[in-house]
Parts: sequence; C-alpha cells; structure tokens
Amino acid sequence: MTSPVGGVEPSIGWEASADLVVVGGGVAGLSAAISAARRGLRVLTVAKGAPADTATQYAQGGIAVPGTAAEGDSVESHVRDTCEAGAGLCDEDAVRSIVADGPSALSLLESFGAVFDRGVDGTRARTKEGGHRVRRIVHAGGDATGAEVQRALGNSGQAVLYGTSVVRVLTASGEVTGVLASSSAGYGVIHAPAVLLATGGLGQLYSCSTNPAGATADGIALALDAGAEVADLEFVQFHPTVLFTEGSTGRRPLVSEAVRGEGAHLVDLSGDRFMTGVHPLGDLAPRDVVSRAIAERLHLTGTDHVLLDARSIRTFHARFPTVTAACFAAGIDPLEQLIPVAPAAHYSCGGVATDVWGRTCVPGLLAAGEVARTGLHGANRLASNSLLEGLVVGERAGIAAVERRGARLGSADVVLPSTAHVPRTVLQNLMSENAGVVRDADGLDAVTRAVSAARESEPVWEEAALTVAATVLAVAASAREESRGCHTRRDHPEASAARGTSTRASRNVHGDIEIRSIGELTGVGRQ
Ligand SMILES: Cc1cc2nc3c(=O)[nH]c(=O)nc-3n(C[C@H](O)[C@H](O)[C@H](O)COP(=O)(O)OP(=O)(O)OC[C@H]3O[C@@H](n4cnc5c(N)ncnc54)[C@H](O)[C@@H]3O)c2cc1C
Ligand SMILES: N[C@@H](CC(=O)O)C(=O)O
Repeated sequence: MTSPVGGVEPSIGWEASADLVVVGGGVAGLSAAISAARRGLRVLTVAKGAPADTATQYAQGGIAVPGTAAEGDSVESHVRDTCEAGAGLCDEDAVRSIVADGPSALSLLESFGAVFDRGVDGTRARTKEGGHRVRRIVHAGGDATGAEVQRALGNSGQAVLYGTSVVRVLTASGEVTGVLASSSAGYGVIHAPAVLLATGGLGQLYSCSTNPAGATADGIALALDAGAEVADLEFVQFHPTVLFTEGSTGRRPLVSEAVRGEGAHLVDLSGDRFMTGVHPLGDLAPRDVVSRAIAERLHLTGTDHVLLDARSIRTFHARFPTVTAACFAAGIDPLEQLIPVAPAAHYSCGGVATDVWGRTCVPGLLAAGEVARTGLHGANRLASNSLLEGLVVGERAGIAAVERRGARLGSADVVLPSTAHVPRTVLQNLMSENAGVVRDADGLDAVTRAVSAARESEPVWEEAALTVAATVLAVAASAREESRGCHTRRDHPEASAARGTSTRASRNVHGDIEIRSIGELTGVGRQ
C-alpha cells in the first residue's frame, strides 16, 4: 500500500456541518465553544487527544487576574508588569484589553463551577510568580489550577469529538469553508464558515518540555497553509524550574514558580544564591531572566542542574500537592531536601497573528490560546497570563464567530497537506542543541539546513507540523540579530532598538515560508 502524501485527494468516509468548528479541548477551545453555543451557534468541537491531553490540565501556579485597589493592585499595574516582562514587544492596547476582562472571565468560570482557593478571611487567595510586583494570581487545589479549569469547562455540557485530528483548514476564494479531519472512522470533512484553532503549543519541538505529547504546533502549520500569518515564533519560553532527574527526556514535571512566590530560592550546586544582583526582583525576576541566569550558571560550572531550596515553606505538602507528588516520585521530600531543577521548553509566546477577538487575516479563521499571538505576551509571557488569555480571548472568539453565521461556502479542493518532516527525536535533538535558551547563527543555520531537506513519506501530521514550526522558528530566530525576552543570541547579546518589532511569517506563492520584520523580507525557509 502506498502512503498518501501532500496533494492527494483522500477518500472521505464521513461529513458533518456546523456554524463553528473548534479545534482543541483546552481552556481556549472550550471557552470559545461555550461562548458561541450560548449565542445560538451550532458548534462542533474536536480534539485529537483525550479530555485531559491538554496543557490546560497541567497548569499549576494559577490565573493572573488584576486585584482591587484594596488589594494593592489595578489593571494598570498588571498591564505594567506584563509589558515589562514582554521586553518591548507587547501590544499595550491588547494587553490592557485582555487584562481588564480578567475579573469578569474569572467570575464566568466560577459560574461554571470552578472553585478557587480562599484565605482565612474567605477572599480568594492570591500568590506571586516571576515578574509580578503584587500577589494577584488566583489558584485552585493549591497547585492544580489547570485541572480545575479543565474540569469546570469540561462539565459545561459542550460535546467534544475526541480522537479527531484536523489535518487541513479548507478554504475557497481565500475564505474558510471547513476542515479536513482524520479519525478512526477515516478522513472526514466538516463544512463550516468559521474555524477556531485552539490547538495549544509546540513544546514537543524540544527533548525536554513541560508540555503534553500533543503539543506539536499543529495550529501553526494549519494556519500558514490556510494563508494566515504567524508572528514571533522565535520567542519560546523555557520554564526555569522543571524537575531534573538524570537522563530524563519527554514531558517533565514542573515545579511551579509559585514555590518561589511563597519564599523558595535558587542556589547552584555550591550553595551560591546566583540570582542575587541579577535583577531587582531577585529569584522572582521574569522567567526569561531566571532561565538565562540558570543556563549561564550551568555553562560556567559545567553542571546540568541547579537547586531550589523550599525548606522554609513549612506548609509545602498541603500548598503544593502536585509538586510534592512529583518530588516524592523522584525520591525527594521538599521539606527536607533541595529540589534539583533545570530549564525546559514551556510556552510559545508567538503564534498565529490575531486581534484580541481571535480574528486572523483569513475570513472565517480564528485562533485563541497558546497557538495565537494577540500581542499580550510580547517577547516573554508574564507568568499565569496564559490561562487568562485563553479564557478572555476564547470567550471573545465565540462572539466573533457569530459574524460568519450564514456565510456562503465556496467549493474547496479537499486534498491532503504535505507530510514532509524530520523524524521527531532527530528534530528534538537538533532544536534542543541549537535553538534552546541560548542560540547563535551557526546553530540556527544547522536547523534550517536540516528542515529544508525534509522529505514526504508516511502521513505523520504531527511531525510535519513540528517541522514547519521549526522552520519558521529557526528562520525568524536567525533574522532576529539581537537578544530580547526569551530569545537570547550568543552572537548578538544586546537588544537592538531597530529590531524591536514583531516578525511575521507567511507562505509565498511558491509555498516557501517568508519572514518579514518591519515590512522587510528578512528570511526565507523551504518547508
Ligand atoms: C506544566 C504546565 C504548567 C502551566 N502552568 C500555567 C499556569 O499556572 N498559569 C497559566 O496561565 N498558564 C500555565 N501554563 C500554560 C497554559 O497551561 C497553556 O498555555 C494553556 O493551557 C493552553 O491552553 P490552550 O487551550 O491554548 O491549549 P491546550 O490546553 O494545550 O489544548 C490544546 C487542545 O488542542 C487539541 N489539538 C491539538 N492539535 C489538534 C489537531 N490537529 N486536531 C484536533 N485537536 C488538536 C489537543 O488535543 C487539546 O485538546 C502551564 C503549562 C504547562 C505545560
Ligand atoms: N504559572 C506558570 C507555571 C508555574 O510555574 O506554575 C505559567 O504561567 O506557566
């Protein structure tokens, strides 16, 4: 049997129709599905994984939501912390718009049954993470916030077709007409005037990541293929404190930044508190600063991890049950021992370019959550702003989809996308070595060369999407000859005022990926 490859018409085993197809069952997808259904749209939500195969499920620290003046907080204070962490690349209007809707999004979530931790006075407990000047992060189950968000949204009555992968967004005359999907029932077409990509992140580009196995950049490849733009993909956030165990790869357990928010601190293997003097916020500096400081310390000392001293948090087991379980499984009691940690790939700050309603430049194509780039995160996301964005923009995208109700659907060519790919572990090793916390031109060139040699073979959609994302990321990172936020260039260590703008990737008429910065063509990748 020959394997189907790009351009081939698949045999269609099933068909369906909807007003909106939501691709993804995490915080963004479910928020959008609920919102659109409340407005009378016929919504069909699909997810390639099982209900809990989302990054949402794993979220620990909490949701950043501005508190009141009585709590020493305000929308403007949250905006300032977000923009400072974003290192000059946030869109301040987008930040203000999303942050300002945080309190109502939280109330809506509570109306679906989400229960957040409360203090002795009965008010919502709030913690701190890197880059936040005040305690504004609400949390659930101590450090199991994502599981509670997933549970509450999942119980809202929205049906989800699990085990169904979208492999292509269908368009006719430049407008969305539906999706081509693959499930155990074979290939199927869902006809719809609006499609929301809520497919999550791209952590599987790297050997070590906090992300679930399905975080394979599918939405990035789907959006580029449909004619949308992808922005700022070079900004991959590496979480500083991922539990380190010798030789482990794949999804690694996170040690929440809230652990430092509650008083823990980092030391190297000689006991030196190396964050002292690096940033005014010390151990609670923004995430890019801490990950870079750890990478430098590892390089300097020739070691592979540093240590987190959380012994002063006497309530650790109760306050951080998820982290405690992961530490116990590794034979560590955080009350008695230091926790070995190292940075690992965690979050994609860039993504499909959208406005704050999730609209892309392709009529009918929406994106929300980690896959999207609204301008909230800039060059480095402020901790716990992701669930916030998923809730707020997810809800809004459900409203934006109403605009497409009744749009006439043209006739789309239903053909399979390209399956050209580099095998996953080869790509992960390449990316980890050359496009990690610190990069340089030679390493990024090595990635570009390897991905441009990718060939079509069996239909492995995830590997094909990862290869497309690696292409965009490497070309954009190569063009960005400066260090900014979570993009650190060994060969260009300073930020450059001339490069303080977004990079935009799109496919040209030949199908190559072009990267533009300030409107100028700065790179081309073949993939
Ligand atoms: C360990 C960990 C801890 C975190 N802690 C926090 C935190 O405390 N606070 C915070 O704000 N953020 C946190 N984050 C980040 C945050 O959890 C994620 O960015 C956010 O949950 C992403 O939500 P999403 O809806 O965009 O995607 P996800 O929740 O990842 O959902 C993606 C969905 O898309 C589906 N999918 C993907 N591709 C396809 C396809 N081709 N076809 C069909 N379905 C597809 C998947 O099956 C899944 O259902 C954390 C992340 C991790 C990994
Ligand atoms: N809150 C963090 C994760 C954590 O450290 O808990 C995040 O936003 O990714």
